[in-house]
Amino acid sequence: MLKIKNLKASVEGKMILNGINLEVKPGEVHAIMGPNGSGKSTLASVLAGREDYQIEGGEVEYIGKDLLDLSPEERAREGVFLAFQYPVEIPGVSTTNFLKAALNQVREHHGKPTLDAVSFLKLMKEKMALVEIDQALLSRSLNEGFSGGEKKRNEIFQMAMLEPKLAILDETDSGLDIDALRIVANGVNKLKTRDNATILITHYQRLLDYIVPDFVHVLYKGRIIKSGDKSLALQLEEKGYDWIKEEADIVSA
Ligand SMILES: Nc1ncnc2c1ncn2[C@@H]1O[C@H](COP(=O)(O)OP(=O)(O)OP(=O)(O)O)[C@@H](O)[C@H]1O
Repeated sequence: MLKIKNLKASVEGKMILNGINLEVKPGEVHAIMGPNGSGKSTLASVLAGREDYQIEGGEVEYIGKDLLDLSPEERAREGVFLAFQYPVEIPGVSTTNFLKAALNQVREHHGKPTLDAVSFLKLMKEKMALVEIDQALLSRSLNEGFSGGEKKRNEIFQMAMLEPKLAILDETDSGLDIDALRIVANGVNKLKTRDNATILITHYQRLLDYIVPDFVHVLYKGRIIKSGDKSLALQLEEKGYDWIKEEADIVSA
């Protein structure tokens, strides 16, 4: 589904990604961990097509297409979904209207008829139950005045509505209380199919108790310096990052 080869990217002249290699197959969940400032959110933003980042080299193939050649809108229509670390507020646009527009654009792009109001509401009800989101939130302006946890839950609700092929969740667990964490994780698990994939950026192995990853990668100084299975996250929880950083620094020296 996704093949990233030697991806390099900078922002404001500063190199952030220094050669990322990663392959994600349908049905897989990949967790990306790493110290603060190592480039995790930058990787997510570059994949989603955020324009402040400059691609300095490498390739990204997504479902057989050159992802870097597609606009952010085209990427979204092709099923790339980014749940933001800091979800943006859009005053004056209700979550419901925002989602109706987004969903119908995706459907049109794939040659499907747009949903009428009744079918849209039925779908919304079904997906609301999945992430146990309060209906009152959905008639409010998107994310405006939402608590941190409500914003994160709303991101997963949007994901449930749009059913992306590749979901990138950037620290979706931050700011969630214990119950919300479980609800959000259950939502993500229920949305998993053999045809879609998830990249999960997180600092805490706790989330990975709920959403079990097939692979865990450690990003440091813009490179993946170690990959493993879920046990790697447990090791990190126990030992921190210093041992891996030392290994990586010796190799690069
Ligand atoms: N728009 C920007 N302008 C300047 N520097 C930036 C910008 N975006 C990212 N950076 C820098 O790039 C580096 C990587 O940031 P990024 O947010 O990708 O790290 P991260 O691994 O997600 O960190 P955290 O775990 O703290 O969320 C940081 O040093 C950050 O300050």
